[in-house]
Amino acid sequence: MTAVLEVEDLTVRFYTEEGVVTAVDGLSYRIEAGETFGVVGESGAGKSVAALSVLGLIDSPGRIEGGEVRFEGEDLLSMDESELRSVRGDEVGTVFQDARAALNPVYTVGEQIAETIEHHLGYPPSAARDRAIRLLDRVGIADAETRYSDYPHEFSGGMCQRAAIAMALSCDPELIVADEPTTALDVTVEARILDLLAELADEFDVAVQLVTHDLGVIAGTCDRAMVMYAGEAVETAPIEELYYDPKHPYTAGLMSAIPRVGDDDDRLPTIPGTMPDPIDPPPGCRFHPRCPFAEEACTRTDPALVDPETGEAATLDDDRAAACLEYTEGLSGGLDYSVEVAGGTGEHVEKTIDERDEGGPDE
Ligand SMILES: Nc1ncnc2c1ncn2[C@@H]1O[C@H](COP(=O)(O)OP(=O)(O)OP(=O)(O)O)[C@@H](O)[C@H]1O
Ligand code: NI
Repeated sequence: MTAVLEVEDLTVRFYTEEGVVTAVDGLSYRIEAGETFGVVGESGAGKSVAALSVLGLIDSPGRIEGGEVRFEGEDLLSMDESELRSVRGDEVGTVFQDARAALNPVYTVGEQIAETIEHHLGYPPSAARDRAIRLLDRVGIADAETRYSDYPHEFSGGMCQRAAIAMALSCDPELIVADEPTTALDVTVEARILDLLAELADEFDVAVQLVTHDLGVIAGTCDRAMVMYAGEAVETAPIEELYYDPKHPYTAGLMSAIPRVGDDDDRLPTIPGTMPDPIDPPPGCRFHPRCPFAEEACTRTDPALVDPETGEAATLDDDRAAACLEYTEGLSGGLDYSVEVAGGTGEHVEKTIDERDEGGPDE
């Protein structure tokens, strides 16, 4: 396995009138070639700022103040704007929440995709047109040849998002950064677009950094995921492990916000409290004011990201890491939460950390 993206110790701050906002604080993660990597956390966690850093799109008053972002081994942070632009167009595709806004209203959808293909892959116009039509067809636009000549306003929200995915794929990138790509869509369309994204990532062998505030979204789509809180990674894990065996109380809290089979569309209440002020975060563990297991030590020590089995500092290569004192100093009360996961049949599987320590239930 080779990493297509390595982010190491990234720190991004915004110099605002109210004060210095530390949006991303010492963030490290890697994405393997071809894998779908979820980045999840509540609003303000720093997910979008991390994604924009990868794209070289942090503007004033923001500054990348430390760390490295290596794309296929090359440090993006030392590239000039024109080098960055070519990486962005040729090797990294993007899909944002508002796909219609990302499309130019005065050109047809097909022309825009064909233009990108001409520009970045050097195809002659007719071949670019053919490739654009094939892509539109592949992302599920019915009658793609006719639809090629539609303007963005003639496309529905879901179709715009499909077109955006076609655009992102048009140059055969190594990585697609998708920031809340389905948040604006209704639930049924969302599910279809996520399936499509997963399918295409596989077919085109492209890695995806999928940013979402919704743990339910990554569950069916991602290979691994990172949970962010207040600018930091609090947990990284292969998706099944994250889902069935969360190591960080914040992840466990997010879990209880996933709607279950049989629920109404309304999301269950999330974790009480709110994300701390990024200008003046609490001392110690940033999650401690909201954490039901917080102890005195948590107000003093900011827990490092460690391998939860060994307590050793996590490296970029580790698939499993969590930042909670439980795994180093040990909390006297431990982490005693239970996670309920809706099974395929609608049954609820309940487990606790204690059960897991005894070998875990069969799932
Ligand atoms: N241009 C900016 N100027 C000042 N502060 C900013 C700017 N962009 C982001 N921030 C701050 O950085 C922090 C992280 O923001 P970010 O947009 O990355 O959060 P997010 O996890 O993507 O949340 P959401 O789910 O709402 O999109 C927030 O506190 C936000 O207010
Ligand atoms: Ni965001």
